[in-house]
Amino acid sequence: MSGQRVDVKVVMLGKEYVGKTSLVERYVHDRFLVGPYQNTIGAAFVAKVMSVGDRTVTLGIWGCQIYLCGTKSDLLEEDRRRRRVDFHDVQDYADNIKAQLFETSSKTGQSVDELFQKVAEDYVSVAAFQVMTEDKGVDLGQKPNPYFYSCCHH
Ligand SMILES: Nc1nc2c(ncn2[C@@H]2O[C@H](COP(=O)(O)OP(=O)(O)OP(=O)(O)O)[C@@H](O)[C@H]2O)c(=O)[nH]1
Repeated sequence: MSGQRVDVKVVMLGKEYVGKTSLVERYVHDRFLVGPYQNTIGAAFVAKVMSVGDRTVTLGIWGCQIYLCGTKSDLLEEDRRRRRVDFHDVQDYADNIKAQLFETSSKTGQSVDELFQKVAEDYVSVAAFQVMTEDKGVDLGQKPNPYFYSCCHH
């Protein structure tokens, strides 16, 4: 694989306002945008049209490593009671779905590099990225994919 150009698609999934855009901004531009919150319209992922029985299904496609990411961890430094999701519950859930768990702050940069570094490392360590093909078919019973939650109350 060395020397070969590699393209990886990462899909940011999560409820609105949890901080997906900010996480990308922090990682890509090393900045935290202040100002009024603006909802991101649309999503970036690849869609595939396939057949299930006599139905045509359009399926969003992403690689299937799961990274569970709690956001806004800086708010916990101010007040531990702002934690909305119990860490042990999240850890159990992560273990259950075989996801890797990170708690990040786009404000301070905490664990942001580590998250994306791990994504890249995992990719490199896997011989071939799992890409769905028509030949292979798709397991529609698969677990959900990369997931973001906000660990804090506002
Ligand atoms: N304190 C704190 N606030 C954050 C952090 N990350 C994001 N925010 C704030 O949370 C709000 C939502 O952040 P966005 O990054 O726009 O959230 P999003 O998940 O992309 O939202 P949608 O576009 O609706 O999907 C903004 O007001 C951010 O300033 C963080 O790490 N710490």
